[in-house]
Amino acid sequence: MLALEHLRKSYGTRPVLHDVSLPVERGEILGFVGGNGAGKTTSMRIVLGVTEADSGRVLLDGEPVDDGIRSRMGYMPEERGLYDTMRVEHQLRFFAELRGLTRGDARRAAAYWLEVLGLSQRRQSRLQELSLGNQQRVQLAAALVHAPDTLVLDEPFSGLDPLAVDVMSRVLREEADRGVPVIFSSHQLDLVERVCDRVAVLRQGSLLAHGTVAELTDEAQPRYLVRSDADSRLWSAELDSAARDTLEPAPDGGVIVSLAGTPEGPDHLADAVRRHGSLLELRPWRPSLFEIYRSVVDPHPADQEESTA
Ligand SMILES: Nc1ncnc2c1ncn2[C@@H]1O[C@H](COP(=O)(O)OP(=O)(O)OP(=O)(O)O)[C@@H](O)[C@H]1O
Repeated sequence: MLALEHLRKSYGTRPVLHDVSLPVERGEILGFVGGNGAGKTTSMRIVLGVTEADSGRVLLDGEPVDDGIRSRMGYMPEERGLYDTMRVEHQLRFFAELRGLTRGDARRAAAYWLEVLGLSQRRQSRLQELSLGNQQRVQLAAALVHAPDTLVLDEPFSGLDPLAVDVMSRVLREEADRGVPVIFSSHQLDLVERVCDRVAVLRQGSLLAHGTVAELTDEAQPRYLVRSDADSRLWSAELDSAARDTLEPAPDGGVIVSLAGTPEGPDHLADAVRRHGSLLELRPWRPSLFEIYRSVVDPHPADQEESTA
């Protein structure tokens, strides 16, 4: 397990991480989300030893992460870090040998990842001749070429076309399946929801939430989707006022209503709707990761200095 424990960091007098603790199990993909400036890159840089924490520590399987452990990590830094004029295959072989592979193993590993990531045709191109998305694929190949035992990826999906996203997602899952803890940051919440086992939400340097999407859904607040040809103002007037105040339109039509804090259950809701028209659909409403994110991060939007997400 990769464990970030009580990380604190300030730049000058400005605190940017407040006691961030986060476990990433082996075999798990963790999505790291948060608005611009929330502290995702800083946290990952601390894991990689590029930035030093003021306090706290990072452990892999209980061992403090040192240069030896870091040399077995695969990473994709925000500022990337490949050589623009070096040919793609040469670049991958270079990184593999740097990480301790023999010349033959490095050649085989480079060829393998070029094939998996759809770059075989471009292996003799210089990096700068590739599109940004293909450069991104080379970045991922460079992170993977030495069979790392941990993956730390800063926005690996940004700028990728849909097929590359698919390939990247599959590769991350395969890496997790061989026991690698995978942590990546992203602003693409639909993708995070699809790819990740767990999600961590950071806001202004504090961890606000961590868990599976199902765990982050507030189970104590049962919400229901109602589709009906009846006017929602009529049937909602028959509900407890606490429920009436929660009515909101569902993204694909219908109305979402919460019965939390009311003595009413779904049967009462169904009866109220039917008294005014046909009930077409009534089912528990599971929010998307975006909605969960918004409800976690948005309560104090005015406080967010840099967030745009
Ligand atoms: N080298 C630095 N010197 C001073 N402040 C910094 C430095 N690096 C980061 N910061 C500040 O630390 C805070 C966290 O930045 P960080 O890059 O970790 O956020 P992030 O969550 O990765 O954001 P984004 O989604 O925009 O990439 C920001 O307020 C940023 O301005």
